[in-house]
Amino acid sequence: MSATTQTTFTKKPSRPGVSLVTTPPKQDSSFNDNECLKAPPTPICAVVNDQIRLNPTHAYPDFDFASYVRHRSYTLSTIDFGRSMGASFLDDGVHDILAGLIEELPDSVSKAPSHEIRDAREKGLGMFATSFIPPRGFIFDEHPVILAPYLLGVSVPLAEMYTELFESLPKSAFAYATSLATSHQDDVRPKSASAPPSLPPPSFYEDIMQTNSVAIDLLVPTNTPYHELTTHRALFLLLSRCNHSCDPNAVWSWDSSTLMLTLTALRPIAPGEEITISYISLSGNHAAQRAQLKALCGFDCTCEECTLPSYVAASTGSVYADKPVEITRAVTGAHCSKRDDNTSGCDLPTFEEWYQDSTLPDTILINAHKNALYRIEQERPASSYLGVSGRSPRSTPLSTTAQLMDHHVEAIAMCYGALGDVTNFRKWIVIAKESRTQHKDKVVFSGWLSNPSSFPLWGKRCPTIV
Ligand SMILES: C[S@@+](CC[C@H](N)C(=O)[O-])C[C@H]1O[C@@H](n2cnc3c(N)ncnc32)[C@H](O)[C@@H]1O
Repeated sequence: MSATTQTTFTKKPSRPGVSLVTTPPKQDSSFNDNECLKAPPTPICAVVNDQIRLNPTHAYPDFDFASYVRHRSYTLSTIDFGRSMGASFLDDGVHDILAGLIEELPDSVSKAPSHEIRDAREKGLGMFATSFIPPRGFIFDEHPVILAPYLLGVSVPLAEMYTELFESLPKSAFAYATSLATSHQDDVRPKSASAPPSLPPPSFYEDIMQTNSVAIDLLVPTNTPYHELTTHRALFLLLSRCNHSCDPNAVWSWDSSTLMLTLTALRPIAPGEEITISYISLSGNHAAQRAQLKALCGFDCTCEECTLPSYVAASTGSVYADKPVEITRAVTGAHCSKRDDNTSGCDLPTFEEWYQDSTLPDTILINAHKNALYRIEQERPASSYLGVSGRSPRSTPLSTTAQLMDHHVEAIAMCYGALGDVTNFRKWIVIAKESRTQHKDKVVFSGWLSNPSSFPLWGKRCPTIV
């Protein structure tokens, strides 16, 4: 393996401010250490060879890790994209291609943001829409702040490489990158029987990368005997604030010729709605997906889909109907309403009283109606369980039950509408719409779904006085 070198990628002089500058690693860096010349231990080679050869995304069926490591030579660089800065640690061949690419990059301008970063409760921070985003609408685009190989020769310690990379970022990018979420896990790297028993815990910078980076492809010369993998790791500052959802409303794409990631809407996103992506492939069953998220990303998903009460999941025909009934915990112990058949015994305000009275808790009616739904669901014989929309027209008790459920579902949707809670309003309107049989009713509900603020009582509820 040859030593690492340092350069700067520089865009053509006619376009000042966009460049790739290679920087020398620190004096005490181990990149040029004699260790670098050592071949990786055979068991490690065997594991890595299997992982790369058998993974079709790498398209490298004759990959040989020992030769790969021996033939690597990396360059550490800072990248000035003009509107943002980054740092890269790349195989020399890839680095050279990138240098050429960056010279030719068209000038890109930042567009007015349609989003903000704010608290997303138990998920930490999240990204929220600040204006309406149509389906397939542009949300943002950005260049990476860190670019690194997907697979590094064992001779270059990951922790050292990431330290070099992060610490070569300009101050503002460094400050933002180091404020990103970490998962504080001991080790989320995939384990295998033949892997060394205990890998050291990830460094702070590695943790940031493990928690936030995504896999992207770079243009790699594949006509060399021990060429670099096309897949690389990239860190993006905006994308890193997007939380996962099992029913995401946005998706990112990567353009290796412009080195730009773009986030677009999968469906209409209303102002105030959280912008979410999926961290994994959503083709499997929900339990398997949750397990995969836990194994790969280290968290228990608390997205809207994963916290839906079971009757909601059943009524939407969602793949998440396999969730255990205990998720209805959210509605147990809630208040009930004397105005509803199934909610006698408690003194609750009407909807009109509630939305005009700021001294009442925001959730008082929502909880009451959810509680009522929960009790109806519990009281129905198991054999009659048909879900909210799957009722039998010939059975009087069932259809009465269904009407009651519709009433509660619509009341919950109205409350969320009055609170201006886009995500929950949509969730409950979807269910309410399903049980309406009249076409004209469905049209009205569809209108509210695509533009929640057209709901007549949208945001009418006065804020609670605490
Ligand atoms: C890429 S970051 C997303 C932004 C992050 N919430 C923040 O505060 O910067 C990934 C981390 O966010 C949290 N997270 C993202 N989606 C989540 C979800 N659906 N349920 C629970 N936690 C989630 C997890 O802690 C995860 O490790």
